[in-house]
Amino acid sequence: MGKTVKIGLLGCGTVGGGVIIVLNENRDDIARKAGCTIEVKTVLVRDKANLKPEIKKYNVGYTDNLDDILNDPEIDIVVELIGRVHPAKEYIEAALKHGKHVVTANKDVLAEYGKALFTLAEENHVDFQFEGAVGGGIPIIRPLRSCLAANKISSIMGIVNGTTNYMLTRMTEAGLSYENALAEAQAKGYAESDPTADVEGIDAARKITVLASLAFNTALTLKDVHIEGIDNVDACDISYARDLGYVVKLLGVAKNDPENGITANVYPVMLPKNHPLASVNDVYNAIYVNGDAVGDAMFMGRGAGRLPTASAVCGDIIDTARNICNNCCGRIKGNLFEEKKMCPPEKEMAPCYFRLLVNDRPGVLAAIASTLAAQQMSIASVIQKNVLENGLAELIIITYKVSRLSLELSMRTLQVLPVVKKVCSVLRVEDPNL
Ligand SMILES: NC(=O)C1=CN([C@@H]2O[C@H](COP(=O)(O)OP(=O)(O)OC[C@H]3O[C@@H](n4cnc5c(N)ncnc54)[C@H](OP(=O)(O)O)[C@@H]3O)[C@@H](O)[C@H]2O)C=CC1
Ligand SMILES: N[C@@H](CC=O)C(=O)O
Repeated sequence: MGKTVKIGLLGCGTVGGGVIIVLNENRDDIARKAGCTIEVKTVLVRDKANLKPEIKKYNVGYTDNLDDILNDPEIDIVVELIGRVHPAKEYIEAALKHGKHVVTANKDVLAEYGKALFTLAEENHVDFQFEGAVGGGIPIIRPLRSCLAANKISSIMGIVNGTTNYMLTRMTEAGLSYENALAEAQAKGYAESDPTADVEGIDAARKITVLASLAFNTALTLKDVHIEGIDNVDACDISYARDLGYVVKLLGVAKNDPENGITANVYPVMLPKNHPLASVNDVYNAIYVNGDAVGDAMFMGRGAGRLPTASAVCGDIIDTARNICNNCCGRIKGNLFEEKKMCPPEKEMAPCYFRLLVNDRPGVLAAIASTLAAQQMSIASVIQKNVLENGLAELIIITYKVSRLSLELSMRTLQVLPVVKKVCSVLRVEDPNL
């Protein structure tokens, strides 16, 4: 095998460590597939004392100075796995400007600066790849860029955060509390270094930003995504959903309606039990794409974790190494993105589930129904759940499709309606029968 492609790796945590393991353990196989040997030459770390014993055994060089990587002419590819926006964005820019190909799994940077970085890579005639940024080990970026590129894509929707899917599964199946479920996800290496990004839906929003930009050929940013996390989902919503034939999942949903424009949302959704996404559990992610030629296609696999994510990152490294050996490239042109047209909130429709704590006395339902009717919200079903000792009761209401604007306005009114003591939760319902 003639050429050796050398890597400068930034960060040696969960995923960085996984890349070292996979490239070393599968070295011969990878070399045969890539057509060259691939070697991690230098790893940027803050403190070598933090390295895990399972990584220390591999023969790689370490530095705490980025310039040792940028100025090393032997290093062809910089793999950024330090996470968060800063200084990762500046490190990626510096690598591109030094003529290094870049591979990253950093959706935080991509969701804010993706378009600018594609342009910078193009100007410097280098590759910029990011398969690991969405869906962990699931191939989804390359399918959108290549295999499905002939389609007009109308929607892309899925479970794109492994931590929250793991938590919801453990809360549903083992009755774990929210806090214990999060602690388990962190111990397994699924959560972000700041796990609020996972539970507040921000990580999923970053991923849906990246997916929707590629799918709809327009540069969305995080500000274009309406975000709700699972932090307000109570164990009783999960249990009521089950009684009603639904499961609760945190979904990223992006739609491109030629007339009304693009909608991009992350929120907990009640899915009918027979929906294909309803049985995607644990750390698994799944992404559903609808294209005018392909119809529906679903991509599923482990959405987080050391080796699954390293699998995607190493796939990018191999692809880039092949491009280097064949003197070609796999760049996205930043200037090909069309101007975006976002859908206004009064045109964005979905059925909803409400759980309200109300006074248990006659006339309450009529007051609530007239509040909803004032916003053109039509009730599909109502169930009174728990009658509590203090004269209060829980009311579950499921509506037909309502606009996001009507939902927001009716929430404001319900919150000050004397008979409503608390609006406990509001979830979207993805049910074709409503
Ligand atoms: N974990 C997962 O399942 C997935 C992660 N990703 C993405 O992959 C990236 C890496 O995630 P992950 O491995 O989980 O994160 P970790 O926190 O486990 O690892 C990050 C590593 O980078 C190091 N680091 C941070 N800042 C610097 C710096 N300025 N200079 C040198 N080293 C630095 C940290 O060192 P220190 O030990 O000193 O803090 C740490 O070892 C993130 O962008 C994440 O979003 C994508 C898909 C899945
Ligand atoms: N924290 C993320 C890691 C992968 O992107 C997740 O849980 O999905």
